[in-house]
Amino acid sequence: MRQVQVAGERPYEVLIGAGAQTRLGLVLEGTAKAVVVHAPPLAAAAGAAVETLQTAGIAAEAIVVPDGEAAKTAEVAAGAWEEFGRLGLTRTDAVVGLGGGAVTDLAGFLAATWARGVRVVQVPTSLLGMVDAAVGGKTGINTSAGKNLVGAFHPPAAVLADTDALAGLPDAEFRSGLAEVVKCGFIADPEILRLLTEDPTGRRDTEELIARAVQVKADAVGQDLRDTGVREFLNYGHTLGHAIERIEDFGRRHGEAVAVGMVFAAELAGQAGLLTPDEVERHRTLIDAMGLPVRCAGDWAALQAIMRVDKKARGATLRFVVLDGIGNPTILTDPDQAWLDAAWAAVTGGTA
Ligand SMILES: NC(=O)c1ccc[n+]([C@@H]2O[C@H](COP(=O)([O-])OP(=O)(O)OC[C@H]3O[C@@H](n4cnc5c(N)ncnc54)[C@H](O)[C@@H]3O)[C@@H](O)[C@H]2O)c1
Ligand SMILES: O=C(O)C(=O)C[C@@H](O)[C@H](O)[C@H](O)COP(=O)(O)O
Ligand SMILES: [Zn+2]
Repeated sequence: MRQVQVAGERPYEVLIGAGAQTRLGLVLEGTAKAVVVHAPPLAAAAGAAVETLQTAGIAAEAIVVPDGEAAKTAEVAAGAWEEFGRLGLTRTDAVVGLGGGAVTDLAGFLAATWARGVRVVQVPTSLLGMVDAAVGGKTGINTSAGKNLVGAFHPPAAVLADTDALAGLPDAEFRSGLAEVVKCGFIADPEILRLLTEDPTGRRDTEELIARAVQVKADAVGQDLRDTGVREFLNYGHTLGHAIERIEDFGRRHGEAVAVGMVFAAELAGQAGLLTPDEVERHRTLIDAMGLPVRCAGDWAALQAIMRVDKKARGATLRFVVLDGIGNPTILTDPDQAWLDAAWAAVTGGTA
């Protein structure tokens, strides 16, 4: 079992490996009650989690929420709060978020808000959840104005990334998770880029890639939980990515939107003279080889309007995470309109 320590006010561990979920009883030892939040496809794993907790003497119940992005709504949160009340969940009890990133984002948000904060243990079951969503304490739901616009910083008490869960994960979801892995490679860890270049499926080195991506995330959130400095670099590819998700009504996988967003950000950095044409091309070639999208279509004016309410924006000023060389992220503020248009042309298939 690999372990990554996340620093902060209350440091915690991310356990990565086969069977990690069975540590649930141990990490919540002494807790009176726990509620396992999950979506229908993960009912069997949630049942096993409830059993593990009960064996450890913890009164555990499961509550079911809709699958995928449909879980991240105010209505679903309100329904879950009602359930917590019915179950008599108190401040010394705990929430367990078991599922993909959508469920762990929701479960974290429920834990942050219930009784003004109860512990959450995250049990991510998708690759994306393991390498990103379950780690770092960003929790939240979507609104009609945009992605993750309502939320709280609420770090988990522990993260159990049980790689056995990946056996049931559809290939397209695995690839979506790989987008966040390659993001970590581009912003901080060239070894990730090397491993993915050798095996773009990510299947040969899965555990190594998870541990490396979690380490990149832990390094950033350990220094900057509240996203005012280095943590912003984890948003590489997300400014356009989130706008695409929003404009497509959250119908596209998060990692797929981020993949196009990274190619866009690379093109933008190319326009700004921060990346060489080869480095821009390296993004496109690797992301494409991984089976992720490098192009998209859409209403450019509408996408730009959405990007202006991105959480990184300040006033009406657009801010993008870009690379000043591979592995060296920086913020590009208020880029020239001509650069934005050229980068957009490059991802829509036109020539920049
Ligand atoms: N909080 C953060 O820091 C952070 C970071 C990255 C992404 N996110 C959020 O995470 C969400 C995306 O997460 P995701 O990609 O996991 O999507 P998801 O949660 O929608 O899961 C994708 C699908 O895979 C299924 N699934 C999950 N695990 C499975 C398994 N082991 N076997 C079979 N099916 C399984 C789910 O039920 C769902 O249908 C987005 O809402 C994104 O905004 C948050
Ligand atoms: O943890 C972070 O910080 C990230 O930016 C990681 C992203 O991969 C993730 O999608 C996050 O939810 C985006 O945060 P947001 O603040 O832009 O909603
Ligand atoms: Zn993301």
